Amino acid sequence: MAFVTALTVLLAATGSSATPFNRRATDGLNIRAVAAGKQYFGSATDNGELSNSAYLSGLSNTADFGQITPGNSMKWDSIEPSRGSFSYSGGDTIQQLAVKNGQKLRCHTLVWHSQLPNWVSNGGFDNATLISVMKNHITNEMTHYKGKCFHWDVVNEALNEDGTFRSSVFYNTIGPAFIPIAFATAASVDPDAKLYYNDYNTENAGSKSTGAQNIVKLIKQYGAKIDGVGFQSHFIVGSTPSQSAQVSNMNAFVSLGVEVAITELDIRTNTPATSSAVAQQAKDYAATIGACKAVAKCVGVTIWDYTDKYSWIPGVFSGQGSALPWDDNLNKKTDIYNAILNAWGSAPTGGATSSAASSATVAPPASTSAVRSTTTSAAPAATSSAAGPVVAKWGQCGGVNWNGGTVCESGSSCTKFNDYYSQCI
Ligand SMILES: O[C@@H]1[C@@H](O)[C@H](O[C@@H]2CO[C@@H](O[C@@H]3CO[C@@H](O)[C@H](O)[C@H]3O)[C@H](O)[C@H]2O)OC[C@H]1O
Repeated sequence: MAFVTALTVLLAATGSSATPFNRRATDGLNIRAVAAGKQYFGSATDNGELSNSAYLSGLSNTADFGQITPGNSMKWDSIEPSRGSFSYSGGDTIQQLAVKNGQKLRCHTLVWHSQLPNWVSNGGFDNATLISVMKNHITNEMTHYKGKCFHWDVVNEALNEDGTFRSSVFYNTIGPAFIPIAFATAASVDPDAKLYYNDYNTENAGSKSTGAQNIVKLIKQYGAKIDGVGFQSHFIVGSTPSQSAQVSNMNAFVSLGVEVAITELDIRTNTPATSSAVAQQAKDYAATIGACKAVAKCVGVTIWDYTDKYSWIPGVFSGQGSALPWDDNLNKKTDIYNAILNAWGSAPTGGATSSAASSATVAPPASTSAVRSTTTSAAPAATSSAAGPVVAKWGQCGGVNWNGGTVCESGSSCTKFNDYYSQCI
């Protein structure tokens, strides 16, 4: 006992973020998030990083991280690098880690213009064939991970900054219908997974946020299911939207009948970070966490990896970085870490008040591994017709190349969709 106490004190004194093997962690980022009524605080990760045992230990600490997201290994170029050839080893490693740790798994991402293999982006497929390729990809991947992903980012980044649709092989070939088709396909494969649209620069009111709200409406008009909208939140120190701006923006989405989540949070600055930048960064993190805390339908926050050592920022934004709560040496940045902790609110007292608190060092049985949310999302809008065949008002296919498994083909001259024949007349 004396040894245990001494070890605990030693670790606390050295500032180690590791949890001793026989000490139950009673506080952490995830514990505070759950105490604030959220489902998780989580981190992205990637396969190469997992061979770093210190990193893995930090990632596996469920006091801090109740959810993990694969940063790359579930993307199209990793999963289906050539047509019909599926490779799940990288994704499986992260999925199995989540099971081992008793963490939720956010799965990212099915349909995205980036990290898309050449055979898709330059395949020259016609409308019907690309729809079939996209459906096949979604169906195969989601079947493989059925019951294991509590969230899926179904479509990622479909918008330009002005809120119009981004040029991509999916949009250019299929039209806007690629989005509801993707969601309808996803819902048919794993009806229990929460299906998300995910984008950046949508965290504030403006054209792009309005465009994302229109995507929610579009999916619902089609009669397909969308459960949530993810705000990536790749912010810049000093330019992070205020807490109130983020709250009011989130509420605009919630009023459409979806939940929301902060899915890829990092807040970058010029490197090396100055002390004033760090002070501002702590405020920016607090504003963002505070926004999620204030919106009941904001289910959780994911940081886009937890340490600067493995952040994607320096590789993409030259001269910038220092965006995460742990530094290059895996040391906690106390100011940032505490800002997040405090923004969630106080620590649970009087023993475990949440599942996260009670299981911080012990993984639950495998049967709870997928850790589905027990919170139900708002009922879909009354106009949604999720049940039955997917036939919508949108069937009037004059304006768009409607197809979705029905038949309004590109270039069709039909103006009306006939439900009975499921074709344009
Ligand atoms: O060489 C590549 C390397 O460039 C690639 O980097 C990843 C790029 O995607 C990053 O995640 C995205 C960041 O923000 C949003 O736009 C997206 O939703 C995210 O998916 C990821 O963190 C980087 O690692 O990785 C694979 C290498 O082969």
